[in-house]
Amino acid sequence: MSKEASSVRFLARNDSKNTPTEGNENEFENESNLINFPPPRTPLNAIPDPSQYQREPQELDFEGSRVNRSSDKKIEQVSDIQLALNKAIGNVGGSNYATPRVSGRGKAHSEPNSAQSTPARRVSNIGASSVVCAGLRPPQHSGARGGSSSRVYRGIPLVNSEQFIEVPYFELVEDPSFWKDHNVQVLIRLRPLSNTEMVFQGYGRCLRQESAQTLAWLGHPEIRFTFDHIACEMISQEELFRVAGLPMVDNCMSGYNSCMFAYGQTGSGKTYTMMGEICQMYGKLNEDCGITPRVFEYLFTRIREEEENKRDERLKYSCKCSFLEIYNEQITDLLEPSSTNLQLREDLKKGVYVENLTEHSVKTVNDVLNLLLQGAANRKMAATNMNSESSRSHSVFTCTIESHWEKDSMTHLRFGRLNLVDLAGSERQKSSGAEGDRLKEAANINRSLSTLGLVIMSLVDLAHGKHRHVPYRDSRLTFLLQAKINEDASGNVTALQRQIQQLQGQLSFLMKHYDISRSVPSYQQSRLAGLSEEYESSGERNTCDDHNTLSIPKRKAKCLEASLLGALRREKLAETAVRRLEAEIEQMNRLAQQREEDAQRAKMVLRFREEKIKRLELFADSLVSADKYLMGENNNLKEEIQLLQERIDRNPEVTRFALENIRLLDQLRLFQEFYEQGEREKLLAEISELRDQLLESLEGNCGKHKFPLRTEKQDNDAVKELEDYKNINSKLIREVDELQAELRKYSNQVVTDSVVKDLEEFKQTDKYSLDETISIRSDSGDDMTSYNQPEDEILQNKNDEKISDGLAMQSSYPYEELMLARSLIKTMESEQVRLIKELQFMQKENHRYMEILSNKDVVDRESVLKLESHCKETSNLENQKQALVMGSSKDISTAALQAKLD
Ligand SMILES: Nc1ncnc2c1ncn2[C@@H]1O[C@H](COP(=O)(O)OP(=O)(O)OP(=O)(O)O)[C@@H](O)[C@H]1O
Repeated sequence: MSKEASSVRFLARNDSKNTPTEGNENEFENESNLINFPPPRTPLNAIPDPSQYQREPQELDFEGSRVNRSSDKKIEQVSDIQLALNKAIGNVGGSNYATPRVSGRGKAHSEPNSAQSTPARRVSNIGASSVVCAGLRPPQHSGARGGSSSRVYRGIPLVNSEQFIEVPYFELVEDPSFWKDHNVQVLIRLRPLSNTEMVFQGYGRCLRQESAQTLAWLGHPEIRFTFDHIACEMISQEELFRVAGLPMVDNCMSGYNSCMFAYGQTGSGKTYTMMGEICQMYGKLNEDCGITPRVFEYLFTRIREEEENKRDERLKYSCKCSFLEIYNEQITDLLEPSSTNLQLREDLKKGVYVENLTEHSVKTVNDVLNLLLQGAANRKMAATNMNSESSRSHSVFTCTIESHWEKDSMTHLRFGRLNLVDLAGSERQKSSGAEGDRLKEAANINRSLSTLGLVIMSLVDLAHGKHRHVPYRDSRLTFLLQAKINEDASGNVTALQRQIQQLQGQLSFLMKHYDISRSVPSYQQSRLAGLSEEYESSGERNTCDDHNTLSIPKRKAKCLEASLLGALRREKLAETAVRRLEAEIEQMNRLAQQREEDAQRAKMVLRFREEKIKRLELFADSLVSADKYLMGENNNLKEEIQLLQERIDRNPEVTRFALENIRLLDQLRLFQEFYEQGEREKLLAEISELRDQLLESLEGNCGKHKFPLRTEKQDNDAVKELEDYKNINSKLIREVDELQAELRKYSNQVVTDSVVKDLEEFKQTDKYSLDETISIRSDSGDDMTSYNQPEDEILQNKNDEKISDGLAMQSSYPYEELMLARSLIKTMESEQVRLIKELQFMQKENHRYMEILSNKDVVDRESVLKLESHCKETSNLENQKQALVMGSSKDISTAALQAKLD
């Protein structure tokens, strides 16, 4: 007539003074049952009507505090619930103990049921069924989480076929994601009645499972309790593992610590659940083997998969196991039984550990099974009234799973620890019949279990923001299984580490950025060198401020040079700053580490104080002799002094001040450099240069709307003027050509040649003057145009190029707009002056030619006159000759002489 259950966790507060000898184990015993069925083991269902303890409906929260109604009965109720829990026959728990936090789901309370709503019992014959209660929260709707569980009456035949009892079946829901959100969970396992129980106590049950999460205790009034999971008695070992064990393995492989412990009354099935039948048949695990071997079977499968999947990263796992028992508050290595009375030690890095405990490397599930068998054989067992093979100790099987892999040319290391704990069963002396050694064992078992309960309750309170002392040190078990103890300090450290990580991320980003920019200067430098050379070769050494004397590209090059030099210098400074930041991060890392260590030391000092209080209490109760007390005190003080000395030596505040000092010195050095090495002057020069550029740019922007119009107009005027001049020029040349032709007609050869020569000279001069104009323009950086190009075209092209250049520059260097326009105007003006000069020159030349031409007329006239006189002279001479001939020879005919004259 018993019903066995298992749960993950205590759900109610225990009275710390409860000891097994006080016989509170079966306080609700149903006398009639006991009388009718003297059991070989105390009937666990023999729970009396709870109404005698609970006169009014109750609602209890997780901590066991009654939420409602009669506050005066709160403590009593808490105690009642614990008693009921102690009657629970087996509790299997799982938690990620690194975070002793209670999830929302864990918060639970019971609720009495009304008589009307109590379903008819399905018990067959004998009295009231027993109820095991745990988990205190309002019952949820029937059906499993997410409505996926089903209630199936499979009708379990219980040995005696005449006594057929229908037991409801609820599926155990596999939901690994649920474990992710709820890192502490409670699972109750109900075990079937044993043959002996059925024979001696019948088939009645004190519990009725109503859903995948709700159990009702069939007392008066009925009380319901809700848990994260309830495994009904038909749930197999395999199914249980899939819900409770499997997610823990995944959790551990991800680097989180996990802990599963089985809690419950003696004989309730803890060892069966955790270990089961350990033997391997035909390479497969026995169907009845418990969670532990299955966990390792799955673990090694997962390891193989992971290593295969991440072969690129060279992922490798290694597992080490240890197996110990805590018996009468003494720790024994179950894998090295000669190692008894092992001591618990604390290490800043490792946390709490058992000194000299052997660790065995395991690679296959067989290795683990061998260790489990070896350890189980060494475990203290004894027969009691309640269990022929009762475990008299707590056993802790620990596996440390370490993994390392390579990624981003870094080796990553991660480890998680899995603790599988099979607790000794709580028992009542009256029920178990323990005497002598058994009694002492039972006292220790119950004391440590009660401490475990208190520790968990304190952790729950802490998680709810209440200030609680967590009595880890009150038992070896809790001391060994404690979670990180410095949640608050570790919180700070975690925050600091996160900050450091962020800074490192920023730094690597900057470094990346910096690497890119570092490649730019080499390009810039060569460009800069080119520009500088160009500038040097031009022979101009004016500063870039001298805008009037430097052409735009050169000025641009000069400014660019100055800016680049400034940028390079600043980059160097940034490089130094980055290096300094790196060093600072490293120091901060060290400081964070030191703070963590300091927090650990502070915690340890607190522990020393706790121990001292404990020793004083024992001393006061005269349980410890004065000598022993003083010896203990002495040792403790020595350790404390050593710790305090370490705290002084490695005080993080000292490091912080040292860091601050270094930082200030650095700053001082920077300031000194700033003043002494002319950094200030350089910066001031840069600032003034930038200011000038800004002013120019502003000036350019202010005149933006007037200036382009004026430039265009001037440009057009200049072009027009040029056209006019060109026309005049060509007209003049034409006229000169015409004159030359005329002259040729009338002048003699000598004079004509000289005039032609002069004209040629004039033409050449004219041509040179045009060329000169063009070359002056080309000085402004334009491409040279061929001399053969028609002049009109040249001028038009130049003009277009200047305008387009100006526009291009305007878009890329708006601040140069004004200067460009100014320069264009200047060029135009100088061209205008030059053309006027040319015109004047041509006019002068024209005059000269006119003069020459007029002179020619004179010369011509003179020549004509000379010719006439010459002719006259010639005729005179002819006349004289004729007269002579007439006078000397009458033979010369007059006709012949006339012909000669003609
Ligand atoms: N789910 C179950 N199905 C079948 N048999 C079970 C189940 N749970 C427990 N048993 C049987 O009940 C008996 C007691 O179980 P077990 O020894 O595991 O109890 P325990 O809680 O470890 O007790 P103790 O605290 O005294 O060591 C064993 O014979 C075991 O085989």
